[in-house]
Amino acid sequence: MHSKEQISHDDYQKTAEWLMSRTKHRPQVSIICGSGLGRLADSLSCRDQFSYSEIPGFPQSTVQGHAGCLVFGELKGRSCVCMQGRFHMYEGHSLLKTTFPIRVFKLMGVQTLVVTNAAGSLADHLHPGDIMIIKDHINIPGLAGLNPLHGPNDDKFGPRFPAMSSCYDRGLRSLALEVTKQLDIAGLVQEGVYAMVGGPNFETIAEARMLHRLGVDAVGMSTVPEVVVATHCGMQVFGLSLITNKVVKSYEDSDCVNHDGVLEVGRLRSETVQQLVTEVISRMEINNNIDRTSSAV
Ligand SMILES: O=P(O)(O)O[C@H]1O[C@H](CO)[C@@H](O)[C@H]1O
Ligand SMILES: Nc1nc2[nH]cnc2c(=O)[nH]1
Repeated sequence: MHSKEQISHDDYQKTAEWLMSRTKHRPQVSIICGSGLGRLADSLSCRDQFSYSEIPGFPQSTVQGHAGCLVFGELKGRSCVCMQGRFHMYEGHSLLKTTFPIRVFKLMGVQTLVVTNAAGSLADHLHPGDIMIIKDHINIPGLAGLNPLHGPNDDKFGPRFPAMSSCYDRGLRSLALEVTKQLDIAGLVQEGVYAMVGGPNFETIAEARMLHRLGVDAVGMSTVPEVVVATHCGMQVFGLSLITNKVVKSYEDSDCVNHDGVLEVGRLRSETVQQLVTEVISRMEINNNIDRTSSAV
């Protein structure tokens, strides 16, 4: 359970330098596209793009709906890097590997992480097609001892015992709620609590009922390790769940979730998610005096 895998500061640095020597972009914001949401990268202009297979140290995406491409570009004048495809623990990657890109981004000068995901709703008020702004999370693998920060702490990135009580930036959450009014999508959007489970199977009814009683609004198999590592190294985080299905909580219910259905809702709503993310990024405050690679952490 406790992996002995280590990734050195030099390994992250080499990848950051490899990327920075191949693109002129110096991203301030990184975006991770959830299942079916890869088209978020389409809104970037002046793109430079790399397949994960050519980037030193990057794991490979194996999940349908996660293209495996890193795209640099401009979003309304903001320099961004967008992961078309994320890494999940259930693919067999260690948690350290699933979060490898986050520390690379930190070394490249990224200050803000925007995470998106597809998730199942446990809350009666969240329906397929709705968007949940993540207010907080429950790290179920983390509570059971699976955490990307396990092992020796790299003090250059952050402290041994990082606080997680305010990891989803309050200012960005209120900005997003403001933006939803202007985009006239406020009726689709609510704040809520996301829980990560290990997957790859979807929940049993007993598990769904347990999560519901614990106060979970939406459940998925990603995001939390990325947020933990980003928070540890001092990044600001904004998170969105696209609700793709209702999690079955009743033995009388014959509905059955599947990944194709998840991807389909992603495709149907990707434009709305794209608009929301674009507006939030274009209006967020950015500190432009950032050192990159060697002195970024
Ligand atoms: O969290 P993302 O990557 O959006 O994907 C979600 O959708 C997949 C299941 O359909 C799982 O990977 C789950 O985590
Ligand atoms: N665990 C989990 N992940 C999801 N991703 C999209 N929908 C779901 C779901 O219902 N459960």
